[in-house]
Amino acid sequence: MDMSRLLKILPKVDLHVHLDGCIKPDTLIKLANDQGKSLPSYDTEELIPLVQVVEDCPNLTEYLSKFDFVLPFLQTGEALEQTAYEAVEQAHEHNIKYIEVRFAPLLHRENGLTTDDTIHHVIEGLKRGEASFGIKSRVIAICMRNHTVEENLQVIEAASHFIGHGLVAVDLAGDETSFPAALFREVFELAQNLNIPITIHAGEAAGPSNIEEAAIRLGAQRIGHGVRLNEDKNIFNLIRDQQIPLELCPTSNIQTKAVSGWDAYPIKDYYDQGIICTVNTDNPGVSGTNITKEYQLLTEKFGFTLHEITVLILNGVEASFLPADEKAALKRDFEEILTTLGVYDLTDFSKKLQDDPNG
Ligand SMILES: O=c1[nH]cnc2c1ncn2[C@@H]1O[C@H](CO)[C@@H](O)[C@H]1O
Ligand SMILES: [Zn+2]
Repeated sequence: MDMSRLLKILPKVDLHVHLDGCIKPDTLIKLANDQGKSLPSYDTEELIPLVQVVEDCPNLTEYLSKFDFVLPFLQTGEALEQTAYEAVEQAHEHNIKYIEVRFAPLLHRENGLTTDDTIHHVIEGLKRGEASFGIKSRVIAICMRNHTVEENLQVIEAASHFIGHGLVAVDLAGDETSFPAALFREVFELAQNLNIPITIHAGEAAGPSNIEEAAIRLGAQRIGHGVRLNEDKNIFNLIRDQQIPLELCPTSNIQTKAVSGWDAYPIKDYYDQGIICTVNTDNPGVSGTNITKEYQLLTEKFGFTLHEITVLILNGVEASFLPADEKAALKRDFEEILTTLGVYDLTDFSKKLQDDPNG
C-alpha cells in the first residue's frame, strides 16, 4: 500500500478546524440559493479563488480577509447546522474519528441569532454529523481579538451554558499582530473561574511572548499553532516542561507566513526535542487542504516515519478536550484500529513496507 493511501486510512483527529474555514464552493452556492442571495459566480472553479488563499498570500491579515466572503452566508440556524454537519462529513472522508470544530459565535449574529442560538445550532449540526458518520464531534467557542473584552465575556458566558453538552473549550483567534493576548486577561479569568478548558491562538503572527501569556496568565491548556515557539529559548523550555500541546497547522502556517517556508518549518525539531505536537487543518476550505495532505507533507518534507506519524496522531487523542473516560475510550479505539492495520508500536515500519508483498 502506498504511503498516501495508508495516511488516508489511518484513524486521525482534528483539534483545530474553523467552521467558517470549511465552506466548499458547492455549499456556498446552495446557501446563496436557499437565502436568496447572489454570488459573483455560480461556477465552482471560479469560486475557488474567492474562498481559498492564493499561492502568494503575504500574511495573516490577508489570509483572514477570505473569511469576509463566506460569513454573510452563515447567519442563520440552518446554515450553521448544515456547515457544521458538512465539516464532520469532510472529516469522515479522511478517517478522522474525533473532531473539535471551532467558530466565533459573535460573527454569526447579523440576522438576530443570540450567542446561545449560534452555539446551539452548531452543536445540532455536529450531532447530526456524529450520528451519520460515527465521528465524535465537539465545538470550541472562539473569542475574537478585534472584539472588546465585554463582547468576549459574553462568549465565555454563553459557552458555559453548553459545557459538557457538546462544547468542550473556548479560544481566542483573529488578528494577533494588532491585539496581543494580554488584552484579554479578564475574559480568560472568567473562563478559568467557570472551569472551561482553554486553547489560544498564539505565536502565529506574533512572537512567543503571546504563547507565554496564553499558557501562564490566561490558563491555556493547548496553544493554537505556537509555531514561533523557537524564537525564545526560555518559553520553549517552559512549554516543553509543562507538556502543553501545540496545535500545528502546517499548510496554514506556511500560507500566513508564520514561518518563512518549508525549510524553516520547525515541527521535526519540536518533535525531537520533546514538544507535544499535534497536526491539524485550521481551514480546509481557505487553505485548500485536508488532514491526509497535512500528514503527507510531513512525511515528504521532514521524513516523519509511520511510527512517528502514529505518535503525532495519538498526541492529538491525548490532547483532546474530552473528559477522561471518553478520552480513554477513544484512545483504546485508536490503538485497536492501529493494531489491526499493523502500524501500532512499530519501530521500523519503512522496513515492513518494503517487505510487504502487497506494498
Ligand atoms: O489561523 C488563524 N489565525 C487566527 N485567526 C484565524 C485563523 N483562522 C481563522 N481565524 C479566524 O477565526 C474566525 C472564526 O473561525 C475566522 O472568521 C477568522 O477570522
Ligand atoms: Zn486557527
